Amino acid sequence: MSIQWFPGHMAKAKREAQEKLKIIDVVIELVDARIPLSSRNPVIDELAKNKPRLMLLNKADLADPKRTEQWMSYFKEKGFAVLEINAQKGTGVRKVPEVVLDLAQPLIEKMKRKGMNPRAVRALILGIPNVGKSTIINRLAKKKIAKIGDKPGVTKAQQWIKVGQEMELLDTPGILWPKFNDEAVGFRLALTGAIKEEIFDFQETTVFLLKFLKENYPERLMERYGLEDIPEEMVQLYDQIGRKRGCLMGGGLIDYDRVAEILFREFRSGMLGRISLEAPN
Ligand SMILES: Nc1nc2c(ncn2[C@@H]2O[C@H](COP(=O)(O)OP(=O)(O)OP(=O)(O)O)[C@@H](O)[C@H]2O)c(=O)[nH]1
Repeated sequence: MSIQWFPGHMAKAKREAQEKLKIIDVVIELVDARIPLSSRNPVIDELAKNKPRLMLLNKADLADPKRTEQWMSYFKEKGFAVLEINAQKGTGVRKVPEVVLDLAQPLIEKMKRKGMNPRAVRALILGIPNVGKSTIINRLAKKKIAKIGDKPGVTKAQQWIKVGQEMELLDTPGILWPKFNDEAVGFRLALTGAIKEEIFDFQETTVFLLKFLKENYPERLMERYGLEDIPEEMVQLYDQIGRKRGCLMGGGLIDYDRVAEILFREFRSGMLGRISLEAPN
């Protein structure tokens, strides 16, 4: 996803999601379990109001299990059905159709009362770029659905994917833009790969990460970089990691760019363990 989000794109995305939602019974929202709020777009609350909703905390394999549990309770209290999943491996995905059908039960009952033959329940996946929408659609479809990019002038008919006997899923997800209202949100989106590298300041993002790890997961830093303690000053922490990893320039000076690259890469690839960058409240 290389789109840069300008007001025009946002309005278009909202309109498209709105259009899709007209024919939808249950809304499935996909967020990144490491940053469930930063990877949501609040516009969805307005778009999907009055519809039963399932919240999927995806990439749960990368998130801190303790935090994920807290987030599950958080969203349940807000009236969502919630599942934690790993769309890549398929963990938890089996439960999705079950929960969707449960959520649609009142609708099915209503159809029956009206003497109608209940049709399949229609669901749509909605989320910001890179949260795993295509991955889960392919999982639920049990085959690879080709990605259809934007092709001007080509209108694609709505395609439904059958998921079991009683559920149908729209084959293209609804894409919403990430939030840009707060610097910390931007850092979290950058660290988890939701926004393109070119549009964030690499050094600032890494400082944010290191500060966060220092406060929330100091033992992971100590373990990964062989530190005996965590120094008070950030610059000393950079120095210690740099020295341990041999990131030196001439004259024994620490190469901070290399330290930042190591931290960023090792966080992204899960080498620092399962880490959530956000906690409820
Ligand atoms: N570790 C992990 N990676 C995942 C999971 N789900 C998806 N991914 C990876 O996340 C990346 C993005 O997945 P996509 O399915 O392309 O995401 P998308 O939301 O369709 O992205 P856009 O097309 O940009 O809107 C891919 O590299 C996936 O392999 C998961 O549960 N765990």
